[in-house]
Amino acid sequence: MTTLVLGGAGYIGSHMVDLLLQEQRDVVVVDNLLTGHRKAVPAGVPFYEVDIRDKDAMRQIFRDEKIDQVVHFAASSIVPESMKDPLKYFDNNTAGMIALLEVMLEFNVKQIVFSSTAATYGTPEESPISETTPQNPINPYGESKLQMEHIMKWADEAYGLKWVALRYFNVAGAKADGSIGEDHPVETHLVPIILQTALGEREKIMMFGDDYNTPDGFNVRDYVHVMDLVKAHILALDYLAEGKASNQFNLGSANGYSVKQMVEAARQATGQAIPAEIGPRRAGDPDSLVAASDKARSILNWQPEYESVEEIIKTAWTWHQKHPKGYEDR
Ligand SMILES: NC(=O)c1ccc[n+]([C@@H]2O[C@H](COP(=O)([O-])OP(=O)(O)OC[C@H]3O[C@@H](n4cnc5c(N)ncnc54)[C@H](O)[C@@H]3O)[C@@H](O)[C@H]2O)c1
Ligand SMILES: O=c1ccn([C@@H]2O[C@H](COP(=O)(O)OP(=O)(O)O[C@H]3O[C@H](CO)[C@H](O)[C@H](O)[C@H]3O)[C@@H](O)[C@H]2O)c(=O)[nH]1
Repeated sequence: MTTLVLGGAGYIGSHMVDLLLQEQRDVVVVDNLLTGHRKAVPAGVPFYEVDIRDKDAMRQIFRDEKIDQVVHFAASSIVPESMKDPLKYFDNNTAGMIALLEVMLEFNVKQIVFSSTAATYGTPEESPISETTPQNPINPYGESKLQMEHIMKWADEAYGLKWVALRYFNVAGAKADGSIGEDHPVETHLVPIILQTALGEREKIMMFGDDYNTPDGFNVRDYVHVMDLVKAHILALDYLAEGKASNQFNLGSANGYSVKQMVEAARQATGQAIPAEIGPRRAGDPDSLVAASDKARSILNWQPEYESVEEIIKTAWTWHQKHPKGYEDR
């Protein structure tokens, strides 16, 4: 079985490639390096610097590499950017999915595991959020990911494409040895920003809003370790290989932590002071996003190993200490 990893040079994709290699599976990576890093993919892995919307280049890869299954991480994923430039998101994400499925179907490749997001739920009507909670995105990023889920659904009805959509909550942490980790060219995520502050790369962390409808007034999120997350992708690939029906699963820990609790956890995990200030709310942040992920546990038999945010933060800290300026390729 050969797995094609789209976006394999990115944060989550590079951890997926690492785990596939540990499992001695054949891997091929496509990434246009928009936000990814060539150095995040080991030298021996077939790597194509290609945009997934370039159908001719993608056809050539399917022809040469005999792909069996696809894991699709290649997307734009910055919420505030999507508010300013929605068409970029409908082009890269939604149109990217259409181009990809056209090529996959031409080559009779009919199994795909897809990176969806808690952002498809918008401001959820219930907590914890289950897979049947209504999806009402409140930004173009979440909207594009919901469209991508719908496109796969109709492609299953019409052409028998089998898909698993994994709806991630907040992904954090790094491979335990700190050899790969999170390095987005424009960093917006809480954990790397806190740790860059711990390292002195940033002066302080601004906590966006203390007047939310949560126990301490700060936003609550559900943090999942990147290695646990990619394990669920392996289980989803095997689920599809067994010929099972298309499905969707939330991936989170079922535990919510506020921004303030995360800063405190990082102070414990790093032993650093980490200056923090309270700032205004950031547009588009729901009060609280916490996953019910029992479905992934029962159907995929997913068993996350990292149980506390301190442990998650410690692995990210190892990466940031070893690579204070990330991959240093920009
Ligand atoms: N990080 C999170 O907390 C989180 C949460 C929910 C969902 N996701 C989703 O997971 C996926 C991976 O996220 P990440 O944090 O690793 O992001 P990332 O930006 O590090 O990775 C995305 C990778 O895809 C590549 N890419 C983008 N558009 C492409 C295209 N058209 N053709 C080829 N390559 C392309 C980028 O260069 C990058 O290497 C994304 O689809 C994102 O929407 C992430
Ligand atoms: O400098 C910062 C950065 C973030 N935050 C806060 O920290 C929390 C987490 O913010 P992130 O930007 O790390 O993550 P989001 O919850 O906004 O979004 C992430 O998780 C979502 C699902 O929950 C989507 O999938 C999205 O793609 C992914 O970036 C939010 O309350 C945010 O306001 C701060 O207070 N200060």
